[in-house]
Amino acid sequence: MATDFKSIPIIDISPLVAKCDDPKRVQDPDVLEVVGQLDQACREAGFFYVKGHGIPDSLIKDVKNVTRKFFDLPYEEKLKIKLSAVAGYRGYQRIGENITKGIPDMHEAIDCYREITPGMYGALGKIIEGVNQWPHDPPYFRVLMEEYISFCTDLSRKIMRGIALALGGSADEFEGERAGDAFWVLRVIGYPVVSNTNGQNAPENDIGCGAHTDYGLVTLVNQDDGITALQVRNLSGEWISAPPIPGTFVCNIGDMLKIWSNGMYDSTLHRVINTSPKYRVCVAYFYEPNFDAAVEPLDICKEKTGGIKKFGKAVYGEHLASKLETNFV
Ligand SMILES: N=C(N)NCCCC[C@H](N)C(=O)O
Ligand SMILES: O=C(O)CCC(=O)C(=O)O
Ligand SMILES: [Fe+2]
Repeated sequence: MATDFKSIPIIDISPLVAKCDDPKRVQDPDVLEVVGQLDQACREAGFFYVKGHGIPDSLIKDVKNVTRKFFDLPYEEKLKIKLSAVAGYRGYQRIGENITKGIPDMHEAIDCYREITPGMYGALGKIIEGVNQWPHDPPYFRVLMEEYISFCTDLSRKIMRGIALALGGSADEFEGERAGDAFWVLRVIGYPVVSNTNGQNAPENDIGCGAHTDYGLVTLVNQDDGITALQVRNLSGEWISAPPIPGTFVCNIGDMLKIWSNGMYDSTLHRVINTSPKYRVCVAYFYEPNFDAAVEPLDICKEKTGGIKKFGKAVYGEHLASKLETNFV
């Protein structure tokens, strides 16, 4: 559980980005400072902004622009890449098709997943087998998103090296069999304008995305400029806004990191309510463990939290499958 945080901290991770692969990083005071800030943010909120991340601002803007262009297309055009179970849950979902805790979400989206070859994970991977369904319009959509995914994967790996140090482990704790072949998810999302004007008391059918936790390790949220819609729940149950801050990503912890850290870090509940008079776009990148990773509390974390494992073993692919099976109408 998070604490009663009232705002979400901003961390300049540039020293970590520059030096996380340098063997002398643990003697570097700037890297250690970042590691300390990550530890505090992960314990207190499970959410933080990252700046100094090194991803070109032009690319961050372009992916939002191309997202807006896609959602502007007529519905029939978007349906050409319709998500379905046979397509491995990849593709376009209309407004209200995604469901959170039984309630339809007021968003439309394209879901993309790391591609896997048929049979790669046997029966475990069957549910997600398929190729991504990219729109043909705008024509550069795929190239741009693939470039973006590659930057996000690289950055997430660096953040996880910092988090590994923050947990008291070695920098490569989340590499190899754990997340050395990280499964990624990209959600290209659009939130229509809703009628309600009071975000605190929005009726159910005004919620862009209902309260949920993310599934994996860390998420990088690239949100629309000028619209405050993302809200994060603190320990007392207050919803704390995470307004867009130019040049930053909102970064948050997923369910698998909660298990690996034995609850030292938690996956914090969050939701989206777009009460602005403008259609809101968001591109969320999820960095997740290896698809077949067996996840259980790390010994170093168990020792730091009273010596008892708070969670049993989970398999990431099974966790994702259980979500996919209940996420759609
Ligand atoms: N891959 C992630 N995290 N997707 C976020 C979607 C959250 C909403 C989903 N219906 C749910 O209930 O989980
Ligand atoms: O739209 C946002 O700001 C966040 C979306 C989100 O939480 C998700 O897709 O998991
Ligand atoms: Fe989320």
